[in-house]
This record gives sequence, C-alpha cells and structure tokens, in this order.
Amino acid sequence: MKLLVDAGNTRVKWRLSGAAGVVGQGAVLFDEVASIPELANYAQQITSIVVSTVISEERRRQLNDVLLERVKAPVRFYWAETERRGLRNAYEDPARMGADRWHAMYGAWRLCSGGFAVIDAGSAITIDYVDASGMHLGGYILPGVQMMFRSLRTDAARIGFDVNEALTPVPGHDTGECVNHGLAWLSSSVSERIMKDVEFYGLSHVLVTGGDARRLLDLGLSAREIPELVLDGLERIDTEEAGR
Ligand SMILES: Nc1ncnc2c1ncn2[C@@H]1O[C@H](COP(=O)(O)OP(=O)(O)O)[C@@H](O)[C@H]1O
Ligand SMILES: CC(C)(COP(=O)(O)O)[C@@H](O)C(=O)NCCC(=O)O
Ligand SMILES: [K+]
Repeated sequence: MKLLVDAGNTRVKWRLSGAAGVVGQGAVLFDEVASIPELANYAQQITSIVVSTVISEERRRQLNDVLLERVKAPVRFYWAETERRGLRNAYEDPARMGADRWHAMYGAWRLCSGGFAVIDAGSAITIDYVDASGMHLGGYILPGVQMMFRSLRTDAARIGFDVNEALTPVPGHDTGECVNHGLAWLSSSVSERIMKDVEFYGLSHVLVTGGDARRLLDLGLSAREIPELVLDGLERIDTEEAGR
C-alpha cells in the first residue's frame, strides 16, 4: 500500500492506495497527523510514503518524523518540475512554485484534453491557466478567506465582527455585514474574473479544489470540483516514476 500526503499550510490531506484502489482518505490539521487511525491500522502494509508539501522546512521535518514513527517505509517528496509529459511550467525556476500547484495542474492535465484553469482555494487561493498544448500560461496567488478574515481582525483596531461566512455579496448595514458580505463580494468577483479569463484564453475546463472550493462555487464559479486533485496528480507522478 502507498500513503499519499498533501500537506498544505492549513490541513494535511492523505490517501491510502492499495492494489484495488483507495483504501481510505481524509484531511486533518497538521497536529492531528499522528492520530490518523489508518497509519496504525495499516502500518505493516504501507510500503511507501509519497508527499507533496508547501509547509516550512521545520514542519516538513516534523511531518517526516511523525510518519516514520508510525510507518517504517521510505518517504519520497515530490516538488514542482519544469515539464512532465507535455505539461510545461511557466516558471523559469520551477523549484520556487508550490508543489501543490504543480501536482494539481498535472492531475488536471492527465484528466482533461484541452486548456484548463485550476483553482485551489486553500490557506491561499491559487489560480493557474494551462493552454491546450500543455503550456502553463501562468497564475495568481491570493490570500485565502480565513487569511482575509484574520487580517481584518488583527490589523484594523475598530473592526469587530463575527465570521458568519454569509454568501450574500450585497452591501452591508453594520460592521459584521460589511466584512462578511465584503468577502463574499470579493470571492464572487474573483469567480467572475476567472470566468472572463477562461473565455479570453480559450480554456475548455475549469477545475476547483481546496477546502474553500464550495464557497467559490456557491459564489458563481462555474467549475468541476475535484477535492483530491493534488493527491491525484501526486499519485500519477509517483506511479510514473516507479515505472521508470
Ligand atoms: N475542517 C476544516 N479545518 C480547517 N479549514 C477548513 C476545514 N474545512 C474547510 N476548511 C476551509 O478550508 C481552508 C483550508 O483548505 P485546504 O485546502 O485544506 O488548505 P491548505 O491546502 O492550504 O492546507 C480553510 O481556509 C477553511 O476555510
Ligand atoms: C501559494 C501556496 C502557499 C498555496 O498553498 P496552500 O494555500 O495550499 O497551503 C503554495 O502553493 C506555495 O507556497 N507556493 C510557493 C510560491 C509559488 O507558488 O510561487
Ligand atoms: K493546497
């Protein structure tokens, strides 16, 4: 069995894959990784651990140690690349790109024929466009919704509000509404702009993933949600590398 891990800045998404397919998968906070039941239950059957991560080097080492305490199997980390099977990275220095972005793009590349947009609504929101030839046109990095709520709460003295994540992008009549509706309005504006870009670049597919994907969909993004797109791309890459 193979344990696949997508360790983002908020949650660690994991998948246990066996010969017959997915045995289990889930998402936990970083500090909860040690308590994933499948790690203990399948420790003897896991023969490799495969990781895509964007966390700090210190946390990467901690994650590596937590996994190895429970599972005696080789851990392999995969990072963003210049090119793979026709998908070409726009970054001059691909090592600077978050591994999750490359793995999500690769998952989409293997899934779709034609150009596509990939949106990963996580701690940060990433948007990447790839044309039908596999050329990465480039992308955007935006603060995620929790990051935006936190910044208002910590950086503005007189803004007190309860987060209710109302999905009503209409003008607010008090501080709480101005903040909650404001972020809904901003998210709906992002969704609308993505749809305009998709038309402008002639892309055929829009894929969305991440913990806040549903929010963007509810605020107007017309896209196909693939919750485990990063893990899908990571699994394909590891399978290809194993076959070399
Ligand atoms: N159980 C949860 N715990 C934390 N965040 C969650 C949860 N469910 C949904 N979310 C939302 O998902 C976002 C994190 O998405 P995720 O894709 O896990 O991020 P990352 O890949 O950066 O770790 C948070 O900003 C939050 O709004
Ligand atoms: C932009 C990100 C923080 C998104 O990560 P996440 O929100 O999923 O934790 C991550 O892709 C990253 O650390 N990127 C490095 C910079 C870059 O991609 O150019
Ligand atoms: K992510």
